[in-house]
Amino acid sequence: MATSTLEKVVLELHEIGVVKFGSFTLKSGMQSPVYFDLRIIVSYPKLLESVSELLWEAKKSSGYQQICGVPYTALPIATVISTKQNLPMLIKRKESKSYGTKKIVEGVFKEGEKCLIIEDVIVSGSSVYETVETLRELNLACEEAVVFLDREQGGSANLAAMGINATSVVNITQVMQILHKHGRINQATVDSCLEFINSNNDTSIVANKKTSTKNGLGATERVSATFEARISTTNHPLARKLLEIMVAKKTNLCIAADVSTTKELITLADNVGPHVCIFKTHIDIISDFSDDTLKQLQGMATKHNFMLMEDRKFGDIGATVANQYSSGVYKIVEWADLVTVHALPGDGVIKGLVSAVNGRSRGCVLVAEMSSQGALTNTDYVKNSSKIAEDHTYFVMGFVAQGSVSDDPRFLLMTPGVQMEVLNDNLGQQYVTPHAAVMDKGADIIIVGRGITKAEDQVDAAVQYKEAAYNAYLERVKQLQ
Ligand SMILES: O=c1ccn([C@@H]2O[C@H](COP(=O)(O)O)[C@@H](O)[C@H]2O)c(=O)[nH]1
Repeated sequence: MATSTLEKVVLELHEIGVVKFGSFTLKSGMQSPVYFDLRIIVSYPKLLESVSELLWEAKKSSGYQQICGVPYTALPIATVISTKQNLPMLIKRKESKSYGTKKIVEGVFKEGEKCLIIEDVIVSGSSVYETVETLRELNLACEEAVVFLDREQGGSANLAAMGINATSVVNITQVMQILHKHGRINQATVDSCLEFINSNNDTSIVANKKTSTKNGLGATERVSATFEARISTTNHPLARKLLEIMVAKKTNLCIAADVSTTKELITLADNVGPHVCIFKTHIDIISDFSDDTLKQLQGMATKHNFMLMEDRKFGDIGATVANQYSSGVYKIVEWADLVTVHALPGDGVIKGLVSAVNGRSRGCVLVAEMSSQGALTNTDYVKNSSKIAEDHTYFVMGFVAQGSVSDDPRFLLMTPGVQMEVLNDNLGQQYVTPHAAVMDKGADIIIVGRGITKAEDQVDAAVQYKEAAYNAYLERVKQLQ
C-alpha cells in the first residue's frame, strides 16, 4: 500500500527526533511516556513546509482575516502559512513588553476580524486558550483552531466548551499506528503510550488568573471563584475530588485529629466525619497504633466521604523522604491521600515523594508558612514555596499557610491556627477565627484541632466550625463576584 503524505511526514518527524519515548514532564506536571518536540522543525525547512501545508489543508477556508500561532513553537509554522496564503499574521507575546509600545499582540488588525489559531500539539488546550483569551480581549473573533497533533487528552473537548472548534491533522493513536506499521516501534510501546493516554484523558483548561477589582483584598480567581467552578480549573485528581467532597458535603473544615489512642481517633472520625472534608492525622502520636488503626480509619473515610491527610511535614532530602513515605511502621503512602511537606529542602523533597507513589492517586500540600509565633517562614520563603508548587502541580495541590501563597486557582489554601476564641496556647500557637481565616486570610479550608477535640461536645463544635467557615466562604464569593 502506498505511503500517504501524512505517513511520510510522521515518519520524518520520528526520524529527526520529534517523537520521543521515555519519561517526560508535561506543562501540567504530568509524567508522560511519550513527548512530541516540534520545536526542532525550524532546522528542517522542507519538513516545516510540509507540516504547515498539512495544517492549512486541514482547516482551509476563505473566512479568516488573520492567523496567529501559539507562542513559541507554532510561530514559524504560522509564518509559513501566512506567507504561502498571503494571510496577515499576528504575534502574541507570552508577556507584554515593559518598554516601548508595551503591546501584547504585534500586527495590524481591526476589531471583529476572524483569526485562525495555529498550534503544534494540544494536551488540555490551555495554551490555545491563553492565546484566544488575549485575542478576544482585543475583540478579535477566535472560534477556530488547527493543531498538528491532538494527544487525545481532552484538549479538543475543553476548547469546544470555550467556544473554540479545534481541528487536528493527526491524533496520537494514528501516530502510534503509523510508527508501528513502519516498524519504528513495537506493540508494547504502542500499548503503554495508549494506556497512558486512556488513563489521562480528563484534563481541564486552567483559566487565566483574573484579578477582581471589587474588593480591597486584591482578590484573584482563587478567592472569588466558587468551589464548583474550581473543580474545572484544576488538573490534580485529588484536588478535584476534594473540591467535589466540599461541594457535596458543604464543608471546608479539616479536623486536626490530634488524639492519642486508636479508640479516640476512630470515635472522633465517626462523630465529626459527616462534617469534615479532610481528617488530618499525626499518626505517630497514636500510642496503640497497629494495622487495625488504619483499617478502621480507612473504613471511616469511606463511610463519611472524607480524605485522609497525614501531617508528616516531610523535610529531608528526596531519598530519605521516599523511604519515610513508603516504609517503616506507618507506610504512609499506602493509606494517606495527602501528606504535608516542608518546602525547606527544595524540590528534591517532592521528587522523592513522587518516586514512592507507584501509580497510586496521591498528592501533597506544601507547608509554606507556619502559624506559630516566630516562625522562620518569611516572605521569600513563601514566594519560593509557591515556585516549587507551580513546578510540580502534578503532585502539589495546595498550601498550608496563613495567607495567600499563590493566585493560581488550582491550589487550595489550608489554614491552621483557627479557634472561635482568639487566644494563643502557651507553646507558640496563634489563633484567628474561622471568619477571619476565610475572609481576611483567604483560606479555602480551615484546620481545627483543639477547638473541636477538646470541646465538651465534639459534634456540636464541629458543626459550629463547619458552618462558620462555609458561611464565610459563601460571603467571600458573594462579595467578590
Ligand atoms: O503552621 C502550622 C502547620 C500545621 N499545624 C497543625 O495544625 C493543627 C492545629 O491544631 P490546633 O489544636 O487547632 O492548634 C496541629 O495538628 C498542627 O500540627 C499548625 O498548627 N500550624
